[in-house]
Amino acid sequence: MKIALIAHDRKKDDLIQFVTAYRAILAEHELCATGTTGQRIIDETGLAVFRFQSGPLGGDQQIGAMIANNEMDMIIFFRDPLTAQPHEPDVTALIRLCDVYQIPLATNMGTAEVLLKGLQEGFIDWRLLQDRRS
Ligand SMILES: O=C(CO)COP(=O)(O)O
Repeated sequence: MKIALIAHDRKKDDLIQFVTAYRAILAEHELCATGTTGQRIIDETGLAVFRFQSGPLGGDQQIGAMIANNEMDMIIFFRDPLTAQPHEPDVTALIRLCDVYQIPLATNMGTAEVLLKGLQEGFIDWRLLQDRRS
């Protein structure tokens, strides 16, 4: 499965903690991330992560394009609901595309835990039945 990991600045420590806790599950999958988030995951967990642009520079839109191309299976996006983001329209667009294409999306640690446990149990295997365009 292809999983995108994203966190706003004040949520990055939480994401690192989460990725560390679920490293064994995540290591079995293809990981990608927005730029700064991805670099921290690489540096602090040693996992292999493909890095897109930083979020404010278009990273959310690049991940959205992957969703539209049916090339992304799950999004874990620890949003900061208390801080205005300069690229708020990009954030909204990414979340919208998850709903358009029925892509499992976790925006906080509680939901992310359920998603990864479900992933491990095979609850998201239906994604493998979807036609891949590439
Ligand atoms: O802003 C982000 C998501 O909207 C995250 O981007 P960075 O991982 O580059 O900080």
